[in-house]
Amino acid sequence: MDCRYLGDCGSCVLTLSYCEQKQLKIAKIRELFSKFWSGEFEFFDSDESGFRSRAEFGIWHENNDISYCMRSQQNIKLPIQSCQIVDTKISNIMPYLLKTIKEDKALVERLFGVEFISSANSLVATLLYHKDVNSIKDNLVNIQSKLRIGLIARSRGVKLEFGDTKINEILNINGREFSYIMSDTAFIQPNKKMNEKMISWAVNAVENAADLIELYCGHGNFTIPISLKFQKVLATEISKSSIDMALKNCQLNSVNNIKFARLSAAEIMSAMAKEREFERLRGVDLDSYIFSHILVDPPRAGCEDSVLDFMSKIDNIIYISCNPLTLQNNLEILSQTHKVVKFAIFDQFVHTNHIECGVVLKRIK
Ligand SMILES: C[S@@+](CC[C@H](N)C(=O)[O-])C[C@H]1O[C@@H](n2cnc3c(N)ncnc32)[C@H](O)[C@@H]1O
Repeated sequence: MDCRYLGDCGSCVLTLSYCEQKQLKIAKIRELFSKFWSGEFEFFDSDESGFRSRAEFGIWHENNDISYCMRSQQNIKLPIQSCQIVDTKISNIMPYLLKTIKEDKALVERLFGVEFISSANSLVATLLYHKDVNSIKDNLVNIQSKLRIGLIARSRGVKLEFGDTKINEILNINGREFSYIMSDTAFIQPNKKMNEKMISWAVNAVENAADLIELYCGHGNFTIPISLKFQKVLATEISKSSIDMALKNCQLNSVNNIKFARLSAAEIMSAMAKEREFERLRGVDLDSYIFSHILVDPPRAGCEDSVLDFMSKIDNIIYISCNPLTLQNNLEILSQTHKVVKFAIFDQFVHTNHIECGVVLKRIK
């Protein structure tokens, strides 16, 4: 990638060629996980540019002018004119959005950030303000009519929406299309093509399926396609907006063997251990499930002890991780009962040191 900010920008820090980045990442993972896996790593390549379908930028104010900005590697503000890792929809709208904002002083004042989310059928921009956005409501109506994209404006405790702000995505999983709607405030995988590869990989890893339990399920990103392999699925997640979307996504895809419940990982573990009952699990007979598989895709902190203890009793584990260090810690525990049978590296975050992994484990004790 020949981006002029590469190496300065705090987002893209790796200046190596793609082939060198790939070798570096495989070497890092091989070293960290040599105790658990000596086989080949499946490496899933990403596009080198235009791969991000969500992005956040700061706004730099100088001499009555504004530009987008990022944090530099030295943690100072770096004004930027363009970004090469965002997808075409976002890179096309970026200059036009800024130009249109600049035509209205009220829209410029106290604007401190812009977020973009693009998907198959939509593009939504969120303007972040250090002033009550109700005071510029008419200005926002006006700019939305020019931009013709979904526009959200936020300030402390206030959210205003203009135009169509629904985020509709279509993912191709092993040749079949799945439709999703997603919330702008909840977790969304940032690299669409890599997301399709991860889900397809997880679906293909399922053998001898009965029922599935999934924790940290988000809006059903993995849940909906993988549910076709199982008789019944129980999927939980802490975020209310994600669970609301997950329920809609079941309907959108005519899937009816999944029970979604808004529960933290600790809560579903205490429900499974019969320590607590939850109104949010009303109508769900936990004893009716025969879990052959567990799927987890936790936040960077990895899985907590109660989850690891539960996982150790399930025959098949599919673990998607965005943090190799917590994955390594968790495998220290899980390797007492399970062995790794597949290990994949998904290059979600090209030009960065972040590495996403997928591990399949089978119970040996
Ligand atoms: C890496 S994201 C994965 C989401 C989903 N699998 C996907 O692919 O879109 C992690 C998810 O865990 C959820 N989460 C964070 N802490 C949690 C907790 N303690 N219990 C349950 N879910 C949690 C977040 O809301 C987020 O949706």
